[in-house]
Amino acid sequence: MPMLQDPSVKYQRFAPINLPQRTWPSKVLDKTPRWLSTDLRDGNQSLPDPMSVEEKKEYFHRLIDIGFKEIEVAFPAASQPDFDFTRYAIEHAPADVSIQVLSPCREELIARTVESLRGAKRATIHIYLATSACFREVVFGMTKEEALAKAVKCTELVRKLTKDDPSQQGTDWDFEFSPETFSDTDLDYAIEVCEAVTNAWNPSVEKPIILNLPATVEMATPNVYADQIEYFSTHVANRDKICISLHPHNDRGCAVAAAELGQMAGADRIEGCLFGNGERTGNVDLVTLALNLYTQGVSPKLDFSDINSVVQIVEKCNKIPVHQRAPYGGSLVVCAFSGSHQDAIKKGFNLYSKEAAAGKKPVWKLPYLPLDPEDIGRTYEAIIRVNSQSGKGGSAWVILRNLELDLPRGLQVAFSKVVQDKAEVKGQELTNNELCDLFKQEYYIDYEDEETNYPFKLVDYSISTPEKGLKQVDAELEVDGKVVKISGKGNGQLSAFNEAIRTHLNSDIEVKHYHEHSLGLDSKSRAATYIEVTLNGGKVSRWGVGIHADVSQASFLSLISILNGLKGNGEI
Ligand SMILES: CC(=O)SCCNC(=O)CCNC(=O)[C@H](O)C(C)(C)COP(=O)(O)OP(=O)(O)OC[C@H]1O[C@@H](n2cnc3c(N)ncnc32)[C@H](O)[C@@H]1OP(=O)(O)O
Ligand SMILES: CC(C)C(=O)C(=O)O
Repeated sequence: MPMLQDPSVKYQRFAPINLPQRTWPSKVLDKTPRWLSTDLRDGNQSLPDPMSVEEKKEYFHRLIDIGFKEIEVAFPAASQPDFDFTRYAIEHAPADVSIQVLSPCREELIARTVESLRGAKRATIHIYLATSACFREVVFGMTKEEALAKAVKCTELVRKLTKDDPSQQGTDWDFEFSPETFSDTDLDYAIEVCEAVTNAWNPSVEKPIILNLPATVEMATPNVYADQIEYFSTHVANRDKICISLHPHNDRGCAVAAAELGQMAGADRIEGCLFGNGERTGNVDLVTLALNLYTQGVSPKLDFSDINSVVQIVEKCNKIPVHQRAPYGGSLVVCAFSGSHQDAIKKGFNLYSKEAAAGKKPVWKLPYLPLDPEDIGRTYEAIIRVNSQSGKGGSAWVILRNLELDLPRGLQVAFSKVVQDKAEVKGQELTNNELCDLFKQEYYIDYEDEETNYPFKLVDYSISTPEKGLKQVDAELEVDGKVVKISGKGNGQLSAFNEAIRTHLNSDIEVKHYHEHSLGLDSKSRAATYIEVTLNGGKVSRWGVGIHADVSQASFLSLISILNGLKGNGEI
């Protein structure tokens, strides 16, 4: 069947909310909401292969380590393993963590659900009942009045079995009610049901009822959800005795936006899952919400400082990979392959590190990186990766991070051509090791003083001063296995050595640029030198690199590096 030419014959636009005095658009997110993780309930119920008890335990402890204080652990009436896991959770939860469980509005299931929590220090019973016309009519065949009466009856039952039961006084009880598919429910009716449920529970300012307003199915743009939340929050009675919770699903891909705008519209609490697992397109992603807050300077009070290990546990237990582009946690989200991005990031890092080294506390303002990857335990090494879309800055970054060589701009340009050719031939990303090996090969570097078979080798040399202002270098080179003696004079050591080579090769080789810096800070530090020469009447230009504990020797080695390159290309 083709898609419809006119989809309006089948699909209706969601009716907007009439809220001309809305205030949420001018609010900002400046406080941390109460978080509820429903990974082990809504997340788990949506998995093709639900978590084993062992996996649930591992996940549960990780949620506690991250800092969740409210965790929905199961639907205990659904199965014996869910019941048993609830028992495990209440036995192992720290005193400040509330264990939440879910039950439908069915009396026999509520009784079993309450039973699963017996002896808990802190517990939240969560019941739900569909209030939207579609669900009431299609799923339950209930009128508005019948649904309201059922919600009240079940709330009264929960109350009788929990906070009103003398044998249950050892538990600090909370109660949550969800008018299911709130996002598609007539707002005044949702308020009517929630007010009746609130009266049945009888909350206080100190111990508010949790009214959860789920976008069970995301029906419209996030501003519409925000209007619904503001309308509810400003029209419901006893607002000070109510904690408004949001439970956004991601059917239209806007759950994060809906949760954020919903908080601006008055919500106090957010329910969701790590990396957005959950029914269909998932629940709202709590990692994104938390780190979005963090990058606005507000502590989320959830700790993702080792995000890679969180990804690992989520992937292992859900048996679903976290997408490579998932905000914050995806393996590619702090990587740049393209040249202009790499260049900007490299410049940003340089400036940031300079300011930090100068003792300033710089504000994080890096091109393309909204969050310092180090804050979530991601290494800088992974940020810049090189393929055929990359430019000089990317390769230079990799060489700097891995070999500590801070290449001068001209050498960056020269090496990036070599990298480009290699990347095009490979047709894939070059790994850091491949890139470093390519650099060492291209510039014939004895990086670790390894035994090498390069055609030119510096065997020995001596430097003398035959007269004031003049240097003489006498050197022994090994050229294709044979030792040759060369000698030259100049106004410096490098020009003397260059003169010796010019004479030996009968070449017009001329040093154009020279750069040096030290490698390492301790007594074993070495010098890195970079030389650009021209030859053949200035028509050919080449870069060479030399590394040695002695800076003069390092500079001679950069010339030797150039000779090896010329020889390798058959140019001498
Ligand atoms: C939006 C959400 O995520 S809600 C949570 C959903 N999670 C789950 O369903 C996971 C656990 N569920 C289960 O194990 C089972 O569905 C059980 C134990 C709850 C019920 O199983 P069964 O009795 O076999 O019912 P079944 O699953 O086929 O159908 C659901 C029944 O509950 C009713 N129901 C659905 N939601 C609710 C509710 N909130 N309150 C009361 N009854 C409800 C349906 O109308 C249907 O009733 P019917 O059989 O009279 O038509
Ligand atoms: C039980 C409720 C909160 C739910 O999971 C939903 O509406 O999606």
